[in-house]
Amino acid sequence: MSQQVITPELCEWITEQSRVGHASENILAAMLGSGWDETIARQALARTLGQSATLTAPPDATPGLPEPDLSRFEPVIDAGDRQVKVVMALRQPRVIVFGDLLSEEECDGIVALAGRRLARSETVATGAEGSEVNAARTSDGMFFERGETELIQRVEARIATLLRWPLENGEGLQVLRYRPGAEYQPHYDYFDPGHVGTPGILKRGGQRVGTLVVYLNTPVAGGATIFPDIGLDVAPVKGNAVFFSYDRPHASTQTLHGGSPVIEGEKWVATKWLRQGVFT
Ligand SMILES: O=C(O)CCC(=O)C(=O)O
Ligand SMILES: [Fe+2]
Repeated sequence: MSQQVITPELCEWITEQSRVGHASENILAAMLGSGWDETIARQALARTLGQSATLTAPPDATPGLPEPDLSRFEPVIDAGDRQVKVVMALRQPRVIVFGDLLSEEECDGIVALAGRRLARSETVATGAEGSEVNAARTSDGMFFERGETELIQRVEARIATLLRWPLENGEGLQVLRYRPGAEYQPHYDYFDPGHVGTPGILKRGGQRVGTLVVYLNTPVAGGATIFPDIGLDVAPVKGNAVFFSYDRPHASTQTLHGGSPVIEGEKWVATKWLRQGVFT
């Protein structure tokens, strides 16, 4: 059999499939279906979409992506123990703003629990395994264990029902507090396939595929969650949340986002990151 060649035309076709929203696994399946050798197909995907596209999902990966049921686009979604409002939904990239996901009391309860445990936020270090203080992120933060208290359990179960994604695939809730001037510069939430620490991180449930940022208070001014690639600013409003998903750890997902500087007052958020498989 003659050696298959990765032509510029093939790369263009892959780019186009990705641009119109096909997940890399589906593009791979189409290539295999039309006779491409799997190794060559994966190489072509990696070359075109980045290393990321070739990372294999963990064996326990949940198929698809977290996604609420918007099939009838009802103004409220039944999230088990609470009716959650749908404020707006963008299809590409997938970004949904929810209203009233948490009650005022639930927000205050999480802030009170977290406030005691705040330490300067750490983010994934660049170039080495472990964490380090990151200058791009001037907030303070802490992580809850999954199911740590009755309140945390209730909120996690609600999120799992709303986004139709297993509770076990969620990381522990992270709480951030931003004071005036604090921000979280634009970043992606998936783990960069190029970092040396990433393979180790991926052992605990695979890649992140979705993010839900819940606003625990309403800052006086500033602090919007921004999506620079698509020009979207989401107002932080107590009890509301912004959700976005990404099917591959690549910039083509257009999920670049950040927390713009708080101008007045404080901003508190709780972030739930969703993994492909069970987060251990
Ligand atoms: O504070 C925000 O609005 C964004 C938070 C965020 O990007 C994150 O927690 O990953
Ligand atoms: Fe983020």
